[in-house]
Amino acid sequence: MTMPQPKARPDTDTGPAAKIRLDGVTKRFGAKTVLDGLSVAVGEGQSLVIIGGSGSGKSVTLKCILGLLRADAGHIWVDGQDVTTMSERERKTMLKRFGMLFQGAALFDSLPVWENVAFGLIQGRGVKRRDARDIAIDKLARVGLAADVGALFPAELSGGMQKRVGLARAIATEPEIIFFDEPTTGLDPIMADVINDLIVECVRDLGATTISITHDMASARKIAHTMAMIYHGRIIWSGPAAQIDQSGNDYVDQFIHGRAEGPIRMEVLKG
Ligand SMILES: Nc1ncnc2c1ncn2[C@@H]1O[C@H](COP(=O)(O)OP(=O)(O)OP(=O)(O)O)[C@@H](O)[C@H]1O
Repeated sequence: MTMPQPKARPDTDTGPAAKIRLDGVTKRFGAKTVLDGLSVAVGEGQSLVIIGGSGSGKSVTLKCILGLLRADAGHIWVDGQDVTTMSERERKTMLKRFGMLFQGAALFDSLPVWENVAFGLIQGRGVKRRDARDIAIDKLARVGLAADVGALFPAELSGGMQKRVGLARAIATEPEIIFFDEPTTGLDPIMADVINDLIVECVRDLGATTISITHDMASARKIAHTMAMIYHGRIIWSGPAAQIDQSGNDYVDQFIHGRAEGPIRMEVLKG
């Protein structure tokens, strides 16, 4: 199969296969600059984890890529197509290639589990309900849930099961790109590790490109090929996940070890 050639390709430092690239992205809310010339890239089939403190702009970064927020400056390339200049119609088409696992799973309470999983297939792809149901049951099995779970409602599930359902939904349309927003928040460490393993397996099976945001370093270490740390609206370190312990950056060191003492504390006290 020949891959479609991107319309335009900015210079890259991670090679020509960058699937998503942010270049000097700035986002302000009133007088507050949240993203301040942020640049980062993720290669095709790679998993990027963005780490950073609360309020550092991780969610805003994802929302800018999805076009839910409009960047004030800079460019965001998805397969060489610039999201910042896309029409609404082009953006909607682009989003069909994305899957998302939201914080807290964000399931529709009024729909049975199978319909939650099948939602994007029925609404987005026009798949017939019966076929969509079969696919949903298949995806539930992929994340270790039996077919009869499909008939239950989200409120009847534990937090860990809800995350599995959220993951089944994220992979249901077999997307090229998946975003994981705090995938392990609220889970006990063992269930978190089960979810991390499932994420790694499902993403590998699909060959998807992923961006995840998390505070959970155990999760980041498990799912990332590359990591990037955001601080004051910029990426202050990025590199292979295996090298994060040798970043040589005091801010990164403090964050990954969760130390109260260090340069970040000084900023917190000042703020
Ligand atoms: N729509 C908005 N309007 C105004 N300010 C916003 C908006 N969205 C985000 N912000 C601000 O931008 C900053 C970054 O928020 P963001 O949600 O990206 O942080 P985060 O790194 O994801 O934090 P956390 O880890 O706590 O979820 C915060 O100060 C937040 O208040």
